[in-house]
Amino acid sequence: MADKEYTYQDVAEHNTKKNLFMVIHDVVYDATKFVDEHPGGEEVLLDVGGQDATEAFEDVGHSDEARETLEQLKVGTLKRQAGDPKPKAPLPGAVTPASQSGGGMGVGLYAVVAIGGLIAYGAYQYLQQQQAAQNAA
Ligand code: HEM
Repeated sequence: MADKEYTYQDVAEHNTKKNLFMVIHDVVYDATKFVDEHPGGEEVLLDVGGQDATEAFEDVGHSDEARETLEQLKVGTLKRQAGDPKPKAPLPGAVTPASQSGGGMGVGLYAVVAIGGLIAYGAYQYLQQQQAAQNAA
């Protein structure tokens, strides 16, 4: 049974709580019986139901125990075809140790500093002019 080959289309048909397949590292798993037991909740599993969950699964940093459980859910392998969707990333709200924070702000921060500098320079010029005008008077 574990040698059965599924296309992505086959897997995509199993996307409900009562019939839940997912692909991790090109292996097809039937997570139907596991949904209620998943420590990470059923929602994240349903979200990747019938899809490639490799990235979502790996991003969480699942334990060896989780991988053993996974082994028991194996039903076959994925027969990749051109145009198949790519692995799906986890929900933005999911608890992931591999946090994606940091970076991002870089360009915005430079812009703020640059604009702040320009304003300060403008103010300086203005004050200089005022002083010069006062001195002239
Ligand atoms: C059938 C596939 C999966 C199995 C067998 C599985 C199994 C487990 C197990 C045993 C744990 C407990 C912690 C550990 O041992 O690592 C866990 C936690 C977790 N899983 Fe999964 N998992 C699966 C798929 C997924 C997917 C696709 C996601 C998507 C994001 C996910 C998200 C999580 C999260 C967020 C936790 C942490 C829960 C917490 O500590 O509060 N899991 N999973």
